[in-house]
Amino acid sequence: MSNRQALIRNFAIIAHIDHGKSTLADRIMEMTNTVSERETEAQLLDDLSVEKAHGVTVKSRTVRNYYIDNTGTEYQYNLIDTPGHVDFNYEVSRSLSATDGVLLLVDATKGVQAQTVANYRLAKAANLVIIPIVNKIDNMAAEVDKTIEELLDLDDSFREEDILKISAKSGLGVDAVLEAIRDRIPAPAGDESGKLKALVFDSKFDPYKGVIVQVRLFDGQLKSSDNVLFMANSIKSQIKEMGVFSPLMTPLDTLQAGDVGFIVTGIKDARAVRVGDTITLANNPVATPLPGYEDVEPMVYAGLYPRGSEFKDLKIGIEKLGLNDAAFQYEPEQSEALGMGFRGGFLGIFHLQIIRERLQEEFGLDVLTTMPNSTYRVTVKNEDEPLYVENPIQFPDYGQIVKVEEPFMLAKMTLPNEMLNDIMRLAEGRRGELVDLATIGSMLMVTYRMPISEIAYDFFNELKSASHGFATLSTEFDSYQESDLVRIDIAVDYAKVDALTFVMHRSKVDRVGNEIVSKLKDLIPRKLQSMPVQAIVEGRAISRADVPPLRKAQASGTKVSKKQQQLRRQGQKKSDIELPQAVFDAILDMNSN
Ligand SMILES: Nc1nc2c(ncn2[C@@H]2O[C@H](COP(=O)(O)OP(=O)(O)OP(=O)(O)O)[C@@H](O)[C@H]2O)c(=O)[nH]1
Repeated sequence: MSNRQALIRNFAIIAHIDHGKSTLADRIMEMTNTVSERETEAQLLDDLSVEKAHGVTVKSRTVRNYYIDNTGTEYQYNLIDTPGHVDFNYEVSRSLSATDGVLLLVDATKGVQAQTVANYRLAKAANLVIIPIVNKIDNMAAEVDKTIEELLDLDDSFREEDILKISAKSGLGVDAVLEAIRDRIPAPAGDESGKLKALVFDSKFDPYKGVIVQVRLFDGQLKSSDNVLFMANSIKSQIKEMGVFSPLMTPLDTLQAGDVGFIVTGIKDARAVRVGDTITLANNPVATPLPGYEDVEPMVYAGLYPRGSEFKDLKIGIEKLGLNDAAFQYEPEQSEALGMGFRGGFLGIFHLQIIRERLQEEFGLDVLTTMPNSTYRVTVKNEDEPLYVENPIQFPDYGQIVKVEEPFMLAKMTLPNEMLNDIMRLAEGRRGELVDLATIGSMLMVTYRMPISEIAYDFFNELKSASHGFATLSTEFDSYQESDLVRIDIAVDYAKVDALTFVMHRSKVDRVGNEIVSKLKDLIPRKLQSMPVQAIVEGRAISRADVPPLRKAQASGTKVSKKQQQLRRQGQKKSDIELPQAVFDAILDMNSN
């Protein structure tokens, strides 16, 4: 380790949502004079307006701070911000791989929660030094001793005297945090004179500057005049600009082993650069890249269709968002009922919601989203390879199916003891299978294996309301498992409406079928004639209700002839009804109960 490196610390703050991560980050930037107190009022790390609305950090950003300790020595503190919501766990692992240690922050009014445990495990798995911190000790409701007990329970290598107690809000105890970062987190130890090896841990697309990556240099050094090679796709690029966020972009001529910084590449295709990739020098490359990350797979899919705007405008909006958010995948699709649109792949319902809001806020686009679904793995007769179905409309005919599997997650929930029965009922109503039950302090940690589809339909909110806000959730992929899933088609006036097709477990089909047709009969715009709404499963109508006709006074068109009615009944005709968003919301509601 060089003298220069001895003065660098790369760390992140990990915490359950709302436990005070952004507040502590602000305090650290303020106490190291990176920003003034007035500036932190705007919570600089949360810079997207959607993040403001949801009060969560979606995109990570790294900030370089300079800390001068009590001996007058100046350290470089690179603080890497991590996202806090379950849907964004993969981004946490990414940011962690650029650090050498973490601050594990726990709100003393809430104690250790599901995401505290999940994040702790990610840090442990990455072999990072963990500094446990109890936050919000100024709050009247703080239970400091209980929270310390829970932390000791979480990791028996923690010692009570090492747990820091702070108020990120007032700054009380934050001095000790700054000292602990210096004393406990190791300085980086890369070879400054070796060949360049830098990890891309974040990537962002800027329409003017091209792809901007955030990197951690493990070995070697980088000059702003260098030509770099992105090893995964063998793409070469001249560096346009490089430097650090402090917190605004600050240009630098050199970055060296141990440093964290950004590079503006000028590469115009965001998909060419992968997070987890290794950067080396084009004219003096290393032989082997750093171990990368696994690709992120979408968990849920939904159709996105323009409403009151043109398909081409939606296309522009979606492509731009796709450049910025590699976890958001999409491809064009055509629906008979809704016209041209896209099938989007998302990390979860929350991610879907964010994309929808960003389309609205950043591009002024009103978007209709269809019912979300997960991937289904279907084995069909006379085929060796199973089909991966991402759109219910492609779910094979029941006569062809040998077996259907769907992805299952492990859902880890922490909750107070007395809520166990309610939560078990909720999880079991969603086809959950209990796999583990453990205690952390006074809380229970319950693990269920559950289909993604059941978690995706608003399970998080249900869990919150069933537990009066006390229970928390973290999820991870488990495996594909066989499920008795069937396809439900909805026909209005004897014409199937493709956009309303969905897949669900057989045990729920009768109930949901009945509820859906009775809701749809009120939501589908009326016509001159009455129209039957049917739910069809395996070739059979399992329920039916009729949309009443418009009353004469409301009717403006001409009457439908007997002949036309007859044609409709015989027919494989196209549906021409208009589908309001409420129709899709009603189906989603029913699936989630
Ligand atoms: N009383 C008190 N409140 C605090 C303290 N630290 C944070 N808060 C409050 O707790 C709430 C959540 O704090 P944030 O810093 O936004 O939490 P976060 O963990 O960054 O949240 P996400 O980015 O959404 O994960 C805010 O209302 C803060 O003002 C503290 O030390 N004492």
